[in-house]
Amino acid sequence: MKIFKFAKKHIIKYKFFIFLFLLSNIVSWTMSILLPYITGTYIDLLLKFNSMKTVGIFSIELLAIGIISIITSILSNYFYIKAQTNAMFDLNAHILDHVKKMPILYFNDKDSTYLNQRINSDCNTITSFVINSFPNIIINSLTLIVIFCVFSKINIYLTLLLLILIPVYLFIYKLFERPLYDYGYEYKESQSSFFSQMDEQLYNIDLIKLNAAFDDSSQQFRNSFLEFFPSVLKYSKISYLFSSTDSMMRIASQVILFFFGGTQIINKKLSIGQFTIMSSYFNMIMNCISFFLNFGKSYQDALVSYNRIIEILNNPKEINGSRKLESINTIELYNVSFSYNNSSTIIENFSYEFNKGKIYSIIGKNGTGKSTLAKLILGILIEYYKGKIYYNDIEIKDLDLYDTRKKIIGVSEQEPKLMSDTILNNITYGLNTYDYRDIDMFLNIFNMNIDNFKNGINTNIYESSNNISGGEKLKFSLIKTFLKDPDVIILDEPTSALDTNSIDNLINILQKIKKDKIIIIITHNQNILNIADEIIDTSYSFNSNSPSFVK
Ligand SMILES: Nc1ncnc2c1ncn2[C@@H]1O[C@H](COP(=O)(O)OP(=O)(O)OP(=O)(O)O)[C@@H](O)[C@H]1O
Repeated sequence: MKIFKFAKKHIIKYKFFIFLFLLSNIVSWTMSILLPYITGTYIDLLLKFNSMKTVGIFSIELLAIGIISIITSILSNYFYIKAQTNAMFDLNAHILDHVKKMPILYFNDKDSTYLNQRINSDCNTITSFVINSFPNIIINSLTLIVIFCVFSKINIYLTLLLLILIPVYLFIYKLFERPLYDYGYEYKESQSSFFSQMDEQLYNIDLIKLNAAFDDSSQQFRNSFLEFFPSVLKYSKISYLFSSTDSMMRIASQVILFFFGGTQIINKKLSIGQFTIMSSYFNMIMNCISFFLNFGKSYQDALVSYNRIIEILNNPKEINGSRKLESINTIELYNVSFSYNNSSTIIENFSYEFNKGKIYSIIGKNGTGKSTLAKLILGILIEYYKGKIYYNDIEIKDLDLYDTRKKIIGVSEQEPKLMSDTILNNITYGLNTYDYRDIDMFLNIFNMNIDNFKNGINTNIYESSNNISGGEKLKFSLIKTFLKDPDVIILDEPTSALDTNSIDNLINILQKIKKDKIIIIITHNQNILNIADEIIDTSYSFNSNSPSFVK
């Protein structure tokens, strides 16, 4: 089965806990299978001998069975949680590792909450299905075999009657198989979208408050619920119909058992004790058959999740070569053309060379491709451009760009993002080593009094938090870039939220370090433009054959 094969790698690591889970289930199962037999025998012996000794022995047996059952079910639960939670995390991490390396434009029309919810819920369904299936199939099959053996010893006609139920149940399952899958898929998809809408309600709290858009936001939430609700109804209806059919089958079978069983007792072919044993075992058999029927439903559920995961994993990872670089002296773009998703061309036949020791400024009207140029240089859009991009005469498609970006390129984005972590961990994010003295130095250079934060540098901050200003966010991003001390520095609008004194300090740093670096700055700030060695104007350079630099 493909689901088992797929999940095996992540689940097998926890085989010890799965084995203990199975073992405790088998012990608990043995107790439950013994109980009806002991009860039936007790009734017959009591009717026959009427002795207190029998009462004492059976009471002790019952107590022992009860205690063992409770202990094993606690243990079974504990081992299950250990195995399932770990396996689920493992699978989740594996999928996320893949997703993080998929080409950037995949995320254009994907909402991160939707994706996360989808991956998380599918990993949960798959791992619990696989881990539960294994012991459950064993135990329910054993139950069927053991009980059929006991039944055939007691009364062969009732046994045959029960055997007829199996094909009837199979027929019912076949009838529901397709709708369960289809409605299950639809339900999971709309659930993921609904949660993404729900997340937006508080994620954009600033936007809602500033525009007093409470009604609009509530209406949006209501609309998304109205889209989600029909799929909940459809899926619940089919699930309910499925389980109702199961209940009807149970009642019909019970009536048959009572009718024939009663007749057999009247005809003295069955004792009351034997009938009690058969009746309890009969319930267990119905539970088993119902398990196999529901196993079909769980399988369809797991299949939906499996297919949704495979759909994600079928997206190939982005290109990342193997050659490693120790330093970057030149970056060359040769005849580079680029457009987003085949829409209008943003960059056409653009050639340019960036050299160590110089500061380059990129200017141009909004939307003319300044940030896009930076992303092309960084290799973020590696799948999509035409032409060639070289670092030190090596085409970037041959380079291990993850390694290169990690070690020798530093970027400060136009709208820097924060990790939900401390200030310290945010400004050292992705760095292998750093010196506390450098952190202090840069905090001073950018006039940041870290003591203003509740817990200083260990204060927790996060993307939507209100305890940090736009300028502070930008400064953390700049400090992170300078701490790395990379060969290539790319700053996208670094002055947009900085005070004049901080801009002057930034200019001083840039001039001080430029000798050993390629510095590319997207900006319209005149003071920065004054220190630039070359200026690229994207309003002219990208869509015509006019000279590509101004200064
Ligand atoms: N991920 C994307 N998918 C599709 N189109 C995009 C994407 N990112 C940017 N664009 C479009 O590409 C064009 C260039 O965008 P880019 O961000 O490079 O411009 P910019 O010059 O940096 O703009 P600004 O001065 O406003 O920051 C814009 O029209 C923008 O809408």
